[in-house]
Amino acid sequence: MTKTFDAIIIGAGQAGPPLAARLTAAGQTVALIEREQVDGTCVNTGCTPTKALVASAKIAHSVAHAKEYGVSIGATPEVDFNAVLRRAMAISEKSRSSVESWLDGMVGLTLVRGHARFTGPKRISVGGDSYEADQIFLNVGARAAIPDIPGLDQVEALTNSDLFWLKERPQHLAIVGGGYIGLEFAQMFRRFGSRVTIIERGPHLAGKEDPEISEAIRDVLEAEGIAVRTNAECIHFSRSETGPVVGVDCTTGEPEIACSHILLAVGRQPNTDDLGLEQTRVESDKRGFVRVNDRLETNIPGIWALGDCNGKGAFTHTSYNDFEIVASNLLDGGDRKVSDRVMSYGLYIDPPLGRTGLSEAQALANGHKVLIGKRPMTRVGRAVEKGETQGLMKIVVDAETRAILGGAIFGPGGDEAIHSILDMIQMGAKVDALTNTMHIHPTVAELVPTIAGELAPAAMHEP
Ligand SMILES: Cc1cc2nc3c(=O)[nH]c(=O)nc-3n(C[C@H](O)[C@H](O)[C@H](O)COP(=O)(O)OP(=O)(O)OC[C@H]3O[C@@H](n4cnc5c(N)ncnc54)[C@H](O)[C@@H]3O)c2cc1C
Ligand SMILES: NC(=O)c1ccc[n+]([C@@H]2O[C@H](COP(=O)([O-])OP(=O)(O)OC[C@H]3O[C@@H](n4cnc5c(N)ncnc54)[C@H](O)[C@@H]3O)[C@@H](O)[C@H]2O)c1
Repeated sequence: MTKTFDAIIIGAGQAGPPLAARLTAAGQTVALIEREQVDGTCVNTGCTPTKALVASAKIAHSVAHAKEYGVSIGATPEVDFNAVLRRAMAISEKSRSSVESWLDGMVGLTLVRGHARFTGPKRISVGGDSYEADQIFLNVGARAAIPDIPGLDQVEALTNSDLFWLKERPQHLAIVGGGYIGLEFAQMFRRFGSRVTIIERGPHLAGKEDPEISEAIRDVLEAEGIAVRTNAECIHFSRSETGPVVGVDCTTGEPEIACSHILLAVGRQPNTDDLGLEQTRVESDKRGFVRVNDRLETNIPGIWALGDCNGKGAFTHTSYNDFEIVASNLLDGGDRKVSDRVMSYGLYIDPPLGRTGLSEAQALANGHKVLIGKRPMTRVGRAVEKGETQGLMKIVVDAETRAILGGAIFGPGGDEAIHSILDMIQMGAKVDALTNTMHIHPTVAELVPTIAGELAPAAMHEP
């Protein structure tokens, strides 16, 4: 028998549950279908447990460096790896169970457990059951991409989801991919006491950032003893008597890296390959991301795609913002669009990188004439007092219109301080408004108006 609802949401990630809450509050009947755990990637295997681990790693690092701050700690501190993982998973579980209770009490909601697949234009099967609705919302997220690297069948390559279930700390973790996931795990495992090697195919770590940011990130990681191999070509795996081996062809360095564990962190693949999309004729691109318009509707009226699966962002806040856009347009008479938001994100190594808007390279590629304001953390009082002077801050401005195009703050509190630039961009403020703002002393953000007042063509800044 087919059960009919006003709306079906596939995936209880970052957009699905709040959308279910809004739709049911508006009197609609909703089926929310989830095949694994509610709360999706962020809470179960993404942001929440990693940021909890980053916090433990920061404590380990601070204790190890306490003497530099005039603080003596008696016995040699040790990281209890299992206790660290238990703490992270407990935080994750608490968040998930609070969402479970929320969904349990939602009047008008039916939570269906199982894998959803289209069997018709607006019909979905889960197990042996069939569900229909005029409105269907896809919030199916993404998973770690597993590229076809030679020798993959000879080793046990881990993904971010597997790391939380390790029984012991890796002796030597080789990480393939120097993006967000690779870098965050690299630093935390190094701080837990593992040897770590990052193997990145491109010329830079965090390759989407401007080169001086990427280089500053590399400096921070190398200073902590992380080995970085960039321009890594012909990556392949094999197994020796002592464990896995990563073979790599780089311009410098050893051709083989013997390690204890391998982590693959080379990007994400949308969970759309097993959704039966062909039954609905919903279009997706060649990587499987569902094509949507600026209001997140697919080519099929009544079907929307939100979150990582639409390729419009790959962050928790972009998925949640997708929910806000769709809910506003459908329920509040809004006219919100994806193109209205300023793309921003954090990279949670220590110190964190906060990024908003366009990088300098992106601004130039988009045809802007740019002015840059820049300052190393060695000249930021708050960073000096904290003894955390690695990194820099930077603002990118259109030389003709004086519009703020973007910013990067790589230093203590960079993930928070960046919002002072983000909000200005969102409001369409000119850089002069930022220059005239009084910020609080002593903070890292205090220097944002200063760099906004020290604009010069990029070439005039010291390298
Ligand atoms: C290690 C790691 C760290 C991260 N850190 C951050 C961070 O610090 N900040 C940040 O903003 N982002 C971070 N992210 C990214 C963030 O986790 C994702 O962008 C976010 O979770 C995407 O949310 P979503 O709602 O699109 O999908 P998801 O949260 O992935 O939810 C999708 C849900 O759909 C379910 N599903 C899929 N297919 C089906 C189906 N056919 N039937 C039923 N259910 C299905 C899945 O089981 C899943 O629960 C991180 C990601 C990783 C992997
Ligand atoms: N702080 C955050 O917000 C955060 C943290 C973690 C993950 N995430 C999300 O998860 C997504 C995925 O993260 P990710 O790090 O897996 O992807 P990514 O796209 O950020 O980085 C992947 C890296 O792997 C490299 N690479 C690709 N194929 C390779 C190969 N065969 N060999 C060697 N290197 C290769 C790429 O050049 C790139 O530098 C991100 O896009 C992000 O949206 C966000």
